[in-house]
Amino acid sequence: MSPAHPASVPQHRRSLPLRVGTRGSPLALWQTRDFLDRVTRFCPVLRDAKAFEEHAIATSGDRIQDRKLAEIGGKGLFAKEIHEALLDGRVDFAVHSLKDLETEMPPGIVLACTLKREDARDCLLPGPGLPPCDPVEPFAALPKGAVIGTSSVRRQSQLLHMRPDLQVVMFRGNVQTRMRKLAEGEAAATLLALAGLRRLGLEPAGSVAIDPEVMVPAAGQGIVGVTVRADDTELHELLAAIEDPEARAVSSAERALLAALDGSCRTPIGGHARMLPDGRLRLTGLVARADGSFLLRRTEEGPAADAVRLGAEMGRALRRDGPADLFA
Ligand SMILES: NCc1[nH]cc(CCC(=O)O)c1CC(=O)O
Repeated sequence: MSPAHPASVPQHRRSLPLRVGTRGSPLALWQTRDFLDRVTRFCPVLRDAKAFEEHAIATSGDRIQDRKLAEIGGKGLFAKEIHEALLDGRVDFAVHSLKDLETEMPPGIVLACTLKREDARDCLLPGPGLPPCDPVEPFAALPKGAVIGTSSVRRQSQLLHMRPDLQVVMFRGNVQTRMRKLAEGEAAATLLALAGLRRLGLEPAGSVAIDPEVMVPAAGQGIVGVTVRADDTELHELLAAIEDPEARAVSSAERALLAALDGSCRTPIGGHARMLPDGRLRLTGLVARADGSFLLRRTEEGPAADAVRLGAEMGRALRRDGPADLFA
């Protein structure tokens, strides 16, 4: 695609470097560099090594390691301090894993751009004591009663629904920390987003991607989103130009679903959309009880232009058909 209006990003209109906010984890830094690569490919005037400055920002989600995210307030925790830096003018834009970004941006901040999706699937990683996973029956190799490490209520509920005999223990920390815990035998296996593993070059032998119909991924999983101040039209335009329209469409449906359901951040919620060859969207939504005793899944199709309506309607339908206490 040729640049829409490369002339709209002149170096002389604002002072360089542009400061980009990010979490400090290896995955967040990888995603930030990948994003900056895309920007400079689009806008060669920014190819100068000093055009950008990375600001790694520690978030509450990074600091609090001993409790489930759902208990300490959920999503916004990985973004709060980064939003503050953006609003204070300490950074000019910020790079997020979309699945960690709340569905409603704080006043003054907009999600200006969604980048091409990496694989959205969850991945099952067997620990050193287990044989490689079977791609067709990924969970078959887990012995009865095996301990699985995850802190995601979404992964936990779907796993326990299929295999009520399994036990779940909390696994938090960044991708490397969780893989170390697995190597040290804290659990027989763990579940991680394939996108993070791929980006870090850590896809281990014996691990297997799980079909999104078997384990519905989180809304936005595998997509990177970039935020800017709402009044920064110059950066807003630059970022709109490198947006991936398919990532925008699928994530709009998934995030509208999540927004319509977000009664409690402790509720396990899955949302996954894909673009069909005819350009329509196919959206799967899921709500469940954390212990796996209840699980409700729906799939609908609709025009990509109606992504938000498709997601919002499915969210309302899941809320209507699920037990009332799930959304209390
Ligand atoms: N909540 C942590 C988090 N946020 C984004 C990713 C992976 C990358 C992505 O989904 O885009 C991960 C790790 C994981 O869930 O395994």
